[in-house]
Amino acid sequence: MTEFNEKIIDGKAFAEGLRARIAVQAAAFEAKAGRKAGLAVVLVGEDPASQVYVASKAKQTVECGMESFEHKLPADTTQETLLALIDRLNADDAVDGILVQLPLPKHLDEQTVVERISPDKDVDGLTPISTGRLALGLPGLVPCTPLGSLMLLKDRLGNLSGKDAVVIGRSILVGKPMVQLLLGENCTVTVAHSRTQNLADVVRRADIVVAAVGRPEMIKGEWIKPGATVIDVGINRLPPEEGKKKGRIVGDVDYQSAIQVAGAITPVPGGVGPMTIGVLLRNALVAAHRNAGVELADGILD
Ligand SMILES: Nc1nc(=O)c2c([nH]1)NC[C@@H]1CN(c3ccc(C(=O)N[C@@H](CCC(=O)O)C(=O)O)cc3)C=[N+]21
Repeated sequence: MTEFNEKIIDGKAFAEGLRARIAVQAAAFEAKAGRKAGLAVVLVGEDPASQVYVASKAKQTVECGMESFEHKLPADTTQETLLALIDRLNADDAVDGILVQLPLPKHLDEQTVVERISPDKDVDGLTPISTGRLALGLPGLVPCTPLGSLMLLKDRLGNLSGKDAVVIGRSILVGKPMVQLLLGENCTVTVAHSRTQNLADVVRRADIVVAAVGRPEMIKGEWIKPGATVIDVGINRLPPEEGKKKGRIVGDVDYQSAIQVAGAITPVPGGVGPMTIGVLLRNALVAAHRNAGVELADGILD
């Protein structure tokens, strides 16, 4: 357990609060629409870590008063079978959101699969329509991890306008949408990645550091501007220590050195991870309202 420290941004607690608000709105939705909001999660293959995440998503979906549809397909599922399932889920009025757990096994074409998801049900915000809407500043479904990270930033810092933000990583799932969200908040945004030169100097300029590189403890405390806010998106499992079965989970930031310098920092676990699932449920409920033509008060789930 992490000790109490005002620098720590408690994503787990924030996500619990978000889920409580979601549960209230999910019950109101059910009363108005005459059905529960529904989220379908598709998992192809038997990756143990993915199975844990999917089980946790399903449990939290039900706890929030929404319906969970789990589809577990064998690792050798064909592209045709997977696309046919997505077509069925697209056509199913009980399903408001569809999440296909990534990465998919190598023989499947991820892009084609994601593009098959109806943009109205794209709770991951990964279809070209959702991505385009985000880039244009239009309303739409936004990827869960970046939106959860932004919620934590706004909760801690209030107005982000004019702040220097560095996003380390340019993935479709996290880095790129994070850039769009921070731009939308009028931050000055720098995108750093594996080819960036003098990464330490780039990071040192930033009031806000979002680390999403997928390399354990890569970002060091000495790189961080004193007082900066650090959002650690990484979830990396280290190799087990002597006599242990499982290795520790660490972020992309060297937490012990970074917390000495930062003004605020998200821990791993207990930071961004729980927010990702919280926002997934939020996106499913937002989609449910749109799909059923039921109104949802602005900002009530932000
Ligand atoms: N289409 C798609 N969308 C995703 O959002 C997606 C995905 N595929 N594939 C896999 C990754 C992984 N992911 C996590 C979500 C929550 C935690 C989480 O809640 N972690 C906890 C517990 C960590 C632990 O102890 O295992 C924490 O950080 O505190 C972790 C990982 C979503 N993903």
